[in-house]
Amino acid sequence: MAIFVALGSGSVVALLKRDQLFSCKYRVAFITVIPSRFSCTIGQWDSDEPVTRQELLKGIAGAHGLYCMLTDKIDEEILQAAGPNLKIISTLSVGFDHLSLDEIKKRGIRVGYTPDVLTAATAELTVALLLATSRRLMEAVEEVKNGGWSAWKPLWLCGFGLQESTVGIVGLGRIGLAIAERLKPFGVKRFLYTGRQPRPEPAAKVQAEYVPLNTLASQSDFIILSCSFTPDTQGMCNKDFFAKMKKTAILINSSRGAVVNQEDLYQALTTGQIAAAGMDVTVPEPLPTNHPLLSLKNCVVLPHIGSATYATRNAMSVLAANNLLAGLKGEPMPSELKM
Ligand SMILES: O=CC(=O)O
Repeated sequence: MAIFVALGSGSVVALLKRDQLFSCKYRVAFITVIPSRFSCTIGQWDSDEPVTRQELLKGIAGAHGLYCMLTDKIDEEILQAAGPNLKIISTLSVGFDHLSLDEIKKRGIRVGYTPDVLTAATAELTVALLLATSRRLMEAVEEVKNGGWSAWKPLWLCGFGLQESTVGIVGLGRIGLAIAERLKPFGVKRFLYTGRQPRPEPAAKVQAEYVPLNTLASQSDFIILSCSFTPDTQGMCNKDFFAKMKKTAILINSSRGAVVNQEDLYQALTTGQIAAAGMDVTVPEPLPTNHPLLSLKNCVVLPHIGSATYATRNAMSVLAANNLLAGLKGEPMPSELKM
């Protein structure tokens, strides 16, 4: 059996060495688990940077299993290069829009992913991004540093608070619910949500009301995108959507960049159609440093760090390794994607 690990151990081991608490567990994922519990040859990309397309095409040839991450586009070309041995793909992510599922399914390949273990960290980051955007933290820090802080002034750097607000969540899945649960104690008055269908069970936990997208757009003070990227959600937040939002409303995206039409977002932010936006995800990633959105004070952009806590990345790597092993042994995976 052969495995290709499309990400380097170096960055993560080095990262964890800074905190010995996690270094053992981490090695379990990358260095010990796979060789000690399963006899196979492992080819591994060994750099902190994502594997290049060329190296991925080369490394995957003849492999039975692939361990990859969300920057690796696994499409027909890669599957062709892998050949008929490939039976398991394990991705270090909860999102799977980088995987061509139709092609994968056609070849009878099973897929493992990492839901649940990153829910709390991603929800926490989304709340942090919302607060940083609504209370203008980036601008405020900048003013302290550049001498713009001349005195305490009544309306200087005022923003919008969560108390008594209406929060609309697009996609009340695991992460959407975890976000709502964390926001509730801030005094949110009403939660609205939308999605493919009503989800009475999670909704009951935060007393969220299921509404059409248009109602959510027009009634929310904060709109949080926590949905999967699908043909239905692609470009969903476009000029029509922004036109329905309140002028004082704030958009937060921690799902996938392509859910938002960024040209339309730029227009909405510069014409005062909406108050501000906080994006942990963009198109492309990384966003070029000269991108127009980065010139705006009312737009906070983060580099896709939703799940970036030591413990979470550690848990994700262990889960992804165990998914791969279980799949290669023909056993049920701890987290297998239903296709
Ligand atoms: O975006 C992060 C993930 O899909 O895990």
